[in-house]
Amino acid sequence: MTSGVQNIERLSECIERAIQEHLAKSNINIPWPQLDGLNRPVLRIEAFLEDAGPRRTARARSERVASRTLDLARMMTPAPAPSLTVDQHECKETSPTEENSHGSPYSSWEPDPTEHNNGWDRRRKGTGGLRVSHKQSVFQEDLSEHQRQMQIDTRSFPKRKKVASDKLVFQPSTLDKLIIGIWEQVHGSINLDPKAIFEQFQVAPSTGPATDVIRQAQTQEGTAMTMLSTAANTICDSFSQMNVFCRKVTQASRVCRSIEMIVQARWTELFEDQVRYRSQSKPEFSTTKHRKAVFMEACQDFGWSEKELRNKMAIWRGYKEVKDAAGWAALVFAGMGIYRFCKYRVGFDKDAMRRLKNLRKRLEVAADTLHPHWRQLLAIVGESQTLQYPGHPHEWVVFDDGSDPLPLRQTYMLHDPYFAFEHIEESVIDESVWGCEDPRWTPQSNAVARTSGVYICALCNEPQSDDAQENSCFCFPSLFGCVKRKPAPLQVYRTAVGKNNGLVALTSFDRGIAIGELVGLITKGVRHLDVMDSSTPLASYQIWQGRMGNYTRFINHSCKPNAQSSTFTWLDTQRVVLVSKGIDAGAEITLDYGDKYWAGLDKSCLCGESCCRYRRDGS
Ligand SMILES: C[S@@+](CC[C@H](N)C(=O)[O-])C[C@H]1O[C@@H](n2cnc3c(N)ncnc32)[C@H](O)[C@@H]1O
Repeated sequence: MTSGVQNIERLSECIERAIQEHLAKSNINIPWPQLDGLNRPVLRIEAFLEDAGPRRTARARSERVASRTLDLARMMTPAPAPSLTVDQHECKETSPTEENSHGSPYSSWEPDPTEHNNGWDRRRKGTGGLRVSHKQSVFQEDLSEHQRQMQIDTRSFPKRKKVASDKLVFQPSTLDKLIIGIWEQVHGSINLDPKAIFEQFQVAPSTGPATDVIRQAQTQEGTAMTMLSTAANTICDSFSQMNVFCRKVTQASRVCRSIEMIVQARWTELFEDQVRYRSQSKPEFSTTKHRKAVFMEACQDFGWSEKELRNKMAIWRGYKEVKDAAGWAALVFAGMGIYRFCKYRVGFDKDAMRRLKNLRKRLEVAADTLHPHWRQLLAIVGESQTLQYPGHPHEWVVFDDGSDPLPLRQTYMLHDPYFAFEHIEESVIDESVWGCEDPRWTPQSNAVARTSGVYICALCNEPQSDDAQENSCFCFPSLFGCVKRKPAPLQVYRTAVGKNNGLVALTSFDRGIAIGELVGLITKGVRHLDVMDSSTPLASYQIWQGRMGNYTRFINHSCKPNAQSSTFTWLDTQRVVLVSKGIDAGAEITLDYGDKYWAGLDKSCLCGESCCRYRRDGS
């Protein structure tokens, strides 16, 4: 079967060569009136294997087995100057420096975008002749032609296993663990919509005042226990049902934990208010005395010993201090780390509080955009439920120093008053270039897989599928093969050194882990704009993220990057993924754009690395 596939490949190459040779030999005016309407003509050749048997009308079109695109624009003879013969013209074309001397940065046969269609039409209409371009073999590569075109790293993926380092490795502090735990929770799939949770448990939705919500929350554990025991008897035969049930219970108890912490932090505030109130109304007694009286009253109400309440209060006071610094979101999304941090108070100092304070707005951006219902829980403690940062998580640019986040658009207004950016999950094919084709299509080399309709991963040799039950390829499980991509734990932030925005990692990314897929407009021929070049054996294409894309659009260059771009084929479609080379929480995520990006570019690299290759004099 492999030889069958190779034969088809050879056949399509043969067809391509034959057409190219024919055009080259004839060098004639091909009377194709259709060319007149095209700005950038391409000749697409496709091969289908079809049954030409007797039942022709009922026949369905078979699968495409090969696809080739010949760029006619590149093969077109430019309009000759009146005094030149065809031969002389060819000589002139081979001198790009002469072209440049006219001040145009564009090659002779590619349209100058500033001329729009007119300039192009003039050139094309002037000849009508087609010939094979010998550009690649005759021209010296002009690097400035590639400026701002990022290249995919051709080295293999960073290996997953971390090489043992002889460097001194600092263990994360309790505060680090707390902060990372919060970021993990915010970016996890936890559902903090109390209404949805309560409805799932058939408890009346929370429409009443805060006390109702507390009552509902308190009944959750009881309800969950009853349901759990029933479930154990009745639905154990169904693993998936049990999964669903277990998820509901976990989410409900997670909501209860969040409620518990915010109520305890608020109780601490009310306790202090009560002491103050009594001191003011009966100033003849000392504050210590009043505090003792309030404390004893609470012991009685809780039914706890003094020691018990004192221990609990110490932790609850910690919750309140974390809340005062990092806001309610920190409490709602805190994992178990917060208990440890508040109980042992290791590193619980002014510096820790300053760090938490700087995180406050950033946490709110993440919580508001990823869990728009989270603020409903705050009704319990009488806080506002109004979202401060609605919309997409990357619609907000956050600041390291805790300043107010800015809407993304606002950060570009100075340079581009028409700035617009659409956040997309999957790439969009530029139909004006590719029609209904996807240039990322990469046919399987494995003939058996190809005929049986199975997609085999070229890396791990396992079957790929979007159906979790069928998929066995776990090369990049956070991106491909899962039911839904989770939000990546990173934020768009304002860099300190003049690179405008950048991407900051909120948690660590181990070496070999995918950070994201570069998605954008799949196009071709973009020049002098930031673009990622890529190609399959069948086509070259570009990913342009200027107007649409995802967070990978904000990744800056570094001469010592901590991420790398690599191609990966998923379901016969090539993807460009950003793979970690080992990234610490809090670090800027960077990529090496490559020499071609910087070639001829009047820009200085601001990566600040001692090994920087593109720093210009004076910077
Ligand atoms: C793909 S964008 C990255 C996001 C960009 N910083 C922004 O705010 O939109 C690439 C642009 O970022 C800037 N940039 C990225 N890395 C840089 C570096 N090391 N030095 C200087 N500018 C850089 C350049 O302006 C470049 O054109």
